[in-house]
Amino acid sequence: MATQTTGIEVVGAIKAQYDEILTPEALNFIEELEQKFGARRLELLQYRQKRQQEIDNGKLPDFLPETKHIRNGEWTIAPLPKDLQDRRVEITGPTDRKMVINALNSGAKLFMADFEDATSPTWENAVEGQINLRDAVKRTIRFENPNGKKYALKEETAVLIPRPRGLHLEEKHVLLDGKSISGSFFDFGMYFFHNVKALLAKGSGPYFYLPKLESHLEARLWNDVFVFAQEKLGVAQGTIKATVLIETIMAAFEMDEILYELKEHSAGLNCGRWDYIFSFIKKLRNQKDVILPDRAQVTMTSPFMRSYSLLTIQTCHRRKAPAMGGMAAQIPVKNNPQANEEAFAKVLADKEREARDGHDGTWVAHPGLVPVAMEAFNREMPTPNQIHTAKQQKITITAQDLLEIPGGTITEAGVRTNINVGIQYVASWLSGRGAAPIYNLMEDAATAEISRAQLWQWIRHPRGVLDDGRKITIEMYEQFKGEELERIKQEIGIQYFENGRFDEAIRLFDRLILNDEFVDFLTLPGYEQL
Ligand SMILES: CC(=O)SCCNC(=O)CCNC(=O)[C@H](O)C(C)(C)COP(=O)(O)OP(=O)(O)OC[C@H]1O[C@@H](n2cnc3c(N)ncnc32)[C@H](O)[C@@H]1OP(=O)(O)O
Ligand SMILES: O=CC(=O)O
Ligand SMILES: [Mg+2]
Repeated sequence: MATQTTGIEVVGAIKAQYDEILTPEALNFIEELEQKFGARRLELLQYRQKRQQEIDNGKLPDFLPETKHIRNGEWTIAPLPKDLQDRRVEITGPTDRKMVINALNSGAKLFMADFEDATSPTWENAVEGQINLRDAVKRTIRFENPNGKKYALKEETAVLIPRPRGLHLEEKHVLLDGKSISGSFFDFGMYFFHNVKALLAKGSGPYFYLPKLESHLEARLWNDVFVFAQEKLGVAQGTIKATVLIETIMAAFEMDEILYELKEHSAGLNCGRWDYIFSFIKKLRNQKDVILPDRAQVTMTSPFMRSYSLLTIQTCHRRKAPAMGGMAAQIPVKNNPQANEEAFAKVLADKEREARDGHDGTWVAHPGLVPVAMEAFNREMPTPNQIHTAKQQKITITAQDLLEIPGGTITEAGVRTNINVGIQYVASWLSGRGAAPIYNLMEDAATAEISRAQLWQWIRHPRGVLDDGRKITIEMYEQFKGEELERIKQEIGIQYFENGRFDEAIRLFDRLILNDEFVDFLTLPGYEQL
């Protein structure tokens, strides 16, 4: 049944407890957000297209001349609240009820509760995620699994920091004047509306991660949303604190400006490495000399990735802001101690490098990896953070450094992995699971974007050639796809395959790869099928 309030209409199913989130007051708040800021969101999405056209016409991303005074000026962000000063290990994960409890109990300092890369934005996930987070804030959250195992919060839990959907995503189950509203405003608005008072009462605050920003103008939009939301709910200005993910190549050139726009509301920046690689491929896909090797060969030690990480540290610390590291994709490997040891060693090395470089904390994808990251940061970072150290203040990172193309090869195995993992991930996403363990790696929307963007580009780029000299073509894609699907069937079993929305996943994946027009985000056509 649809719930009707003035102007705003819920067309999604109303299941148990949904009315506790979709209250008339909360919906009115969302309606105001959409009315005030919806048009600007759409304009900013248009501006992304304009900048893509400019790149295609040869104007490569660069530091903006018109904001030089911000980069050269001396200013800092507002002081950080106490519970955001030591962020050495943050766990991330979807807003699934059991996982919320596990993440909060994991021993990590913070929990990034994800409505973005790790969540398939079904209506159920969008609303039940809000129920789960509300219960987590109230500390009433409980869960019992089918075997009778009971879950509840420990005395000491991680600080909560939800990540709303990116500005490109809409929530089609809530309409304003018959049109879908912004998924970002729904996720942010509902969490803020229902929890701000309880968070402040317990000495924490409304903290957010902001994903996939492409310019400081988008940061300005978020800042204006925060100012409005705080005023509306009678909360002191500057209470909201947001950490912006630098996960697009465009945003890497506007780090100072993004911190500046959010100055009173900033809690620093984070290196969203997977989307960053995706964005690099997407934005530069039509450049004749830009092509990346196999996904596995693009790492944080590739020169362009290292430059981006070091520039993030330098920029943040100059502005007294935290510079968070990113996600190593390895997760614990079951029933194979040697592979498990190797995975842990890779995560440890990644976290040690981040801590030594000067990052103030990092992300892990799994509770089993919290002690690994903790060990690295405890050893390398004896203080709560490294904001006041001079690490990286003397380096100079240029536009050329950020745009340097890494060497390496494209292999048949790399092409096959992109097809195999990409299709398996899309099938998982369509089934409502936005993060999945595939071949012992964490896969989410960002990693899947890399897989399909590489395939699209390799097929069309003159240098999309395997290390053995074969050109990557649609015919090759079709052949490998058939073979990889057989392999998947063998591995997961025919029954799971048939129940797994694989047919739809293949159709969607084909659309992403075979259409000459590059689809901006796989989640856009994907959402039509949810
Ligand atoms: C590019 C980016 O944006 S990175 C950030 C977005 N991505 C993510 O957040 C991914 C987070 N990670 C995950 O979702 C999961 O770890 C997965 C899907 C990769 C693997 O999950 P599983 O297959 O369930 O792992 P596994 O079986 O080893 O889990 C063991 C236990 O740990 C729990 N667990 C695993 N990962 C997490 C997590 N991130 N948060 C909370 N609990 C977790 C499981 O729920 C399970 O709990 P149980 O024993 O009580 O049943
Ligand atoms: O959101 C994180 C990323 O790596 O992408
Ligand atoms: Mg991301």
